[in-house]
Amino acid sequence: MRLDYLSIFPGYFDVLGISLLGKAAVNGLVDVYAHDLRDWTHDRHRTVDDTPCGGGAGMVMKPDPWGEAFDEIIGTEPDPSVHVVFPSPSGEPFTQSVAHDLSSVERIVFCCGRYEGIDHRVIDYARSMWTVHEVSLGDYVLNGGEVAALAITEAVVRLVPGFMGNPQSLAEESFSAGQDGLLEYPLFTRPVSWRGLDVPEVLMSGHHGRIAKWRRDESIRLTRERRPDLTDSDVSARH
Ligand SMILES: Oc1ccccc1-c1ccno1
Repeated sequence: MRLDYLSIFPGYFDVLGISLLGKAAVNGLVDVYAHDLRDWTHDRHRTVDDTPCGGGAGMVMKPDPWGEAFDEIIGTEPDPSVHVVFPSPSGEPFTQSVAHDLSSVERIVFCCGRYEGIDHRVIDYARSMWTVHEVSLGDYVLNGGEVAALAITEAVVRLVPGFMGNPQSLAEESFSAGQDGLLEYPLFTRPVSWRGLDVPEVLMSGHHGRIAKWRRDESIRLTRERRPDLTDSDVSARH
């Protein structure tokens, strides 16, 4: 998997050389390339923004640098196998399902907007050429797309076959198919008693059936309490 990042702050992506993502890069599972959008400007100030047409506060990212960067980094021919991700507060929700879908693609290009956003024609052009995902991490506002791109990267790359040492652990995580899309149950380890707080007895019983039922019940309880939006009527009935 090749990952490209287009940003006016490419240094954000230096962190991808650390920990598990660094290991994936070393193992050849992912190749990471960060690009400075200003490298595709031609004026002395390396300008990437301008005032919004129609008025309004702030500045908008000009289309020209993006187009020239696309030409050089991706190419000038349409290729639906290239996935271009625009993190955006107005995007569709980024979910574990979207992460799973992206984990099987060969190439992802992250376009990190700043200021008030990117000229919409950049997104429209990208849609005419590649497979585009405008995605939001949640209902809040960041200063730019870089942090969102890092979060999406981690969610996607950890699902790439061969990345996680123990793929079984993926099956038991929140939102995973193995969990029926429910939240993960509470986790415990030794010591059995800690500051007057004990591990639930059932987890020390060695009775696998009871342990499995306790974990399922806890997942259902937590999901109903914290994320009723994840428990549709069918899921509730099944639970
Ligand atoms: O708030 C943003 C600004 C730029 C790019 C992305 C975001 C965002 C907010 C939530 N998810 O993505």
